[in-house]
Amino acid sequence: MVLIMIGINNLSKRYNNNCMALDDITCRIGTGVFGLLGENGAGKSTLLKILATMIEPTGGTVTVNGLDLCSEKAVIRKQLGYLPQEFGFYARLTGFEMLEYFAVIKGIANKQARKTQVNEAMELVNLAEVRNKRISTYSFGMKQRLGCAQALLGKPQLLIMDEPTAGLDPVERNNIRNIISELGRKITIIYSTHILADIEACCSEFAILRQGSLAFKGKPDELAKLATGMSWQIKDTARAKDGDMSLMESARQEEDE
Ligand SMILES: Nc1ncnc2c1ncn2[C@@H]1O[C@H](COP(=O)(O)OP(=O)(O)OP(=O)(O)O)[C@@H](O)[C@H]1O
Repeated sequence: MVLIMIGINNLSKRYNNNCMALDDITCRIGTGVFGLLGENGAGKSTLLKILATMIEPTGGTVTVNGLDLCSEKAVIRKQLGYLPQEFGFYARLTGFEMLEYFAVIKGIANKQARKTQVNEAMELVNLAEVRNKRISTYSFGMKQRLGCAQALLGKPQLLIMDEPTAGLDPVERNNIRNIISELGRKITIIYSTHILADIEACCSEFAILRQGSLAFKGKPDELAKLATGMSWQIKDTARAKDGDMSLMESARQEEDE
């Protein structure tokens, strides 16, 4: 495993509409699986887009193994795989054809190398059997796994995934968690979720973002210790089973009333 060390220093992002999506975030992220937890609008996607070099911060710096993210984009991109929150496919292509197309875009010029990498990626996300079926026949969960496979092309050392389990049923969510845990033995993964159980299942460490600020960073059991002696009343028990963070807001509001 190649060691990855990400340094985030006083990072801020203010969008053109004046929305302060990230406000003075400082933290270190090391090798392993790192989770980013937070309610809708907390700033998770913004942070991941910055780490994936898709957008630039308005303040602060990020380094990856000592290299500045903004000035060394090209070098850092070579080590990066990114699964955005919204991901488009050509439904008429087969899974294999779609990934081959992405492999070309990623600059894997050699045809045999492309084929090998696409097959390996499809194997890893358990889509090998349907590699020659059109994407229009894939379920939502299978498309999400295809998105993961796309992010693995080019053999990245750092994989950034934005809500890879969003909208999935429990079986598919489990599939993605298994893929993340398995990959996390070999490469560094940073992924966002608003589901606490995702964090417990896969992450060695995680951070909670709240309204653009860092509310917590540590290991899952450290958060559990912090919560000892506190109680929450959550009415939507179906969603609560998985620790959906969006419920915390309503619980807090109820306490405030
Ligand atoms: N392109 C943009 N222009 C203006 N404001 C934006 C833009 N993208 C995001 N925001 C705002 O920045 C804040 C953080 O959004 P972000 O998408 O990073 O949160 P998130 O935690 O990923 O939310 P979700 O879980 O809903 O995806 C929100 O208030 C959002 O409305």
